[in-house]
Amino acid sequence: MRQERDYAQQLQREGKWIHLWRIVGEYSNYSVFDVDSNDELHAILSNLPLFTYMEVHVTPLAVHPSDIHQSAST
Ligand SMILES: O=C(O)CC1=CCC(=O)O1
Repeated sequence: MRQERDYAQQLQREGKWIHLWRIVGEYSNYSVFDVDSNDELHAILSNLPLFTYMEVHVTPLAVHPSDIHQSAST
């Protein structure tokens, strides 16, 4: 658990793991990663100490053109 936390917090400091939320009433989380590729995300996830025991669902996200916080919008 300590290794999991240290690894997660290091990735947050690096700007790769940009959101980490607890799902209320569950030992689960919703996380948002900012990565350059599927391969990078897989490397991050598979290096989690608890990866072998996790059920992971990945939903790729793109910038929404109406999001006022994103400068990439057109
Ligand atoms: O508590 C969890 O949901 C699992 C976890 C991910 C990063 C961390 O520190 O714990």
